Amino acid sequence: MPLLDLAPVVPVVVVEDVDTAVPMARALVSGGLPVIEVTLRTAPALEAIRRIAAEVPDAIVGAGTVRTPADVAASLDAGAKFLVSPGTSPALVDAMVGSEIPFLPGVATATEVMTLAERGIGEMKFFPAEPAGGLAYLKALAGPLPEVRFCPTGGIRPENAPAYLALPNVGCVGGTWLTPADALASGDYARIEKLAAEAAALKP
Ligand SMILES: O=C(O)C(=O)C[C@H](O)[C@H](O)COP(=O)(O)O
Repeated sequence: MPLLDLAPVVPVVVVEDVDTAVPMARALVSGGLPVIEVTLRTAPALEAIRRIAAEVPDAIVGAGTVRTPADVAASLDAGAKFLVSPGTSPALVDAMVGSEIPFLPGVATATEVMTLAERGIGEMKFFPAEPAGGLAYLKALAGPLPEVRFCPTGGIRPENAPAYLALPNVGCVGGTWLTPADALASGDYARIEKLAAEAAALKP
């Protein structure tokens, strides 16, 4: 099944303490969100991916903030099941294609979408969704480029997620709201599970 169709919401998580990774992933899966993007923004990120991949079999854990071919290699080595980037460069796209796992390259313009579509890539991250034009921009892209589907991320919240999910060229949305830093710091996994359950219910 295409990556965009596995869950309506992809939690984008920033792991500061690696010991939170496994209980956090379990809470997200229990809430109904098995696809988890761990951003490579923090030092423990790769170890977090490694632990989730090893210890939470029902999670589909991937790497976010993938910026370079070296990030692709490190993510694969950690056991990432998919890759997400905030933007694209030719070298990064080559490495993502070569990874042989699903990936969502970041785009924000029609030209970027067309450049990737030319290579047969049909699933992308629309980032930063709200600042880059939001719903109106995605609706406009569906006219000339109806076959390309997106995971909008950046400024998505429970309030605006349903409108994005209703667009025919949106498969899922991503966001950080599922794993608030204070909930992770205090070990409040029940709150994370509740946020995940609410998000999982956003699209049948
Ligand atoms: O780290 C990355 O790879 C990113 O591309 C950035 C994240 O997707 C956004 O930071 C989402 O953040 P929120 O707007 O809080 O949901």
